[in-house]
Amino acid sequence: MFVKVCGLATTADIDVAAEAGADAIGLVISRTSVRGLDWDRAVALAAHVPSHVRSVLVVNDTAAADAARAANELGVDALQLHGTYTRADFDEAARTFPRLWRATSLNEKPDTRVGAYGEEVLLLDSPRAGSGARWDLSLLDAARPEGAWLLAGGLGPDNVAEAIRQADPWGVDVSSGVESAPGVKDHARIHAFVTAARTAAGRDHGQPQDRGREQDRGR
Ligand SMILES: O=C(O)c1ccccc1NCC(=O)[C@H](O)[C@H](O)COP(=O)(O)O
Repeated sequence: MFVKVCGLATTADIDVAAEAGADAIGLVISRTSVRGLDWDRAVALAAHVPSHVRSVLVVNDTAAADAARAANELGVDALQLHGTYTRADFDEAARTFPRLWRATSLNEKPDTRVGAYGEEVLLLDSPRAGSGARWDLSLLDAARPEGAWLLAGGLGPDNVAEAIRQADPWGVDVSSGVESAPGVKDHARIHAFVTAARTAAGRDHGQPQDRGREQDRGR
């Protein structure tokens, strides 16, 4: 079970996520998010992420080409284009930075094939990213992706196990559910979330490039 903790704001948040065993952390650059980092802080935080943890730049209101340049400059491992980016946006970003993650909501009736836009990971979220809102997981019954897809939206230490049982994702992603206040990460909750996700999954995780092999193994 791949675990990403998103919206980190301090080096201590990164240290705790890494110590807890998170596979990836998200750094948000957004004018509309309480978790939006200014450039200098994003540079400092990206440089602080240990090499065994994937760093993901998350954007929702930056032009794809600009976001790709920013991902290169930050030296992150992946760029999560979150929301209304088109296939053309992905193609444009990929020319500069190919390691793309696509985040969308089933409400948008997206293409749920992992890789449909050239992405290595697909993230299915609530329609309001980073809001802590849950969504109807039964929608997955008609549109469950295969491969490297992350479940997000209103997850937390207390509900992630049940969500994993219902959705059977390749990984999970959390932000609000491990906070004590909007934008303020709660370190004990980060530990509790990673532990709960791993315990529920009862198996080790893969990496995005392993997704074919994961499927071969029947996960
Ligand atoms: O977290 C944000 O504030 C955010 C803002 C704009 C675009 C994306 C954002 N977050 C992306 C994530 O991957 C979140 O972890 C995901 O939306 C789940 O959030 P939550 O429901 O708060 O756990």
